[in-house]
Amino acid sequence: ILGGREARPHLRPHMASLQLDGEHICGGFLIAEQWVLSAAHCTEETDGKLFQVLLGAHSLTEPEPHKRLYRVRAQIPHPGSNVYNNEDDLLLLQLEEKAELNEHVQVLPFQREQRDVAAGTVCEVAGWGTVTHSGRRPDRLQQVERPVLSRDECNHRTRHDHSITPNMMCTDSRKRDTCKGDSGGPLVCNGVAEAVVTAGSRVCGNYKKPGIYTRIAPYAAWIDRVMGALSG
Ligand SMILES: NCc1cccc(NC(=O)c2cccc3[nH]c(C(N)=O)cc23)c1
Repeated sequence: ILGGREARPHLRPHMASLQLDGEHICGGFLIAEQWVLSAAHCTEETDGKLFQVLLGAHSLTEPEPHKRLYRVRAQIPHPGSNVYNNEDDLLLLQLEEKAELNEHVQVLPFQREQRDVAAGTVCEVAGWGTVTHSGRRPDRLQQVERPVLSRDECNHRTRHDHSITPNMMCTDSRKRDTCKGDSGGPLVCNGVAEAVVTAGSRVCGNYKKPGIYTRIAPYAAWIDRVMGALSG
């Protein structure tokens, strides 16, 4: 997160850190006791290895009550996700067991209504992604508020040049923005997860390249189908 600040500890008990060999790779969030939603692009450099999912954390390194690392039973990228664009950039992770819910570990409901978030709505995004252009990684969860940019604005040829589909949405990226390692985290508007951070053009903090997110409502049926098929 560029231009944000340290989050109030444990005010986002849905937040997950997707890790490989103890290293934070991507964000994610708990959508059910045994399921985390993240971004498919997060598996690009994992060489087929399964993530481990850290829940209940504020600091990535300090011991904290209720902080727990879960193994993953299955990782299901959306079938439409690919390495060439940001389409269908969602990843479902089934934990080896149900997460133990408490005041530091909670499920976050996601938007199921198909209506766009109004441009100008101020939403918030949190993550352990880089906090400087030189790539400094924070130990503690960061957050930032960002206004939603209309799809038309975002699709302007000097911005994302008509690559933003109805299944995506954008936020203003002037100075304050998501960055490397924030992918997979939720964009929360009025307490509901509306979308998932995608790396998009991989640029951070440049107002010409607004932050891009995968809207969740268009994928509610896929999410329910996968969770239902692999339950039990
Ligand atoms: N704001 C949009 C946004 C949201 C989430 C992730 C990112 N970016 C990256 O995942 C990324 C990946 C690889 C090299 C990179 N270098 C940089 C950089 N130096 O800015 C970013 C990256 C950008």
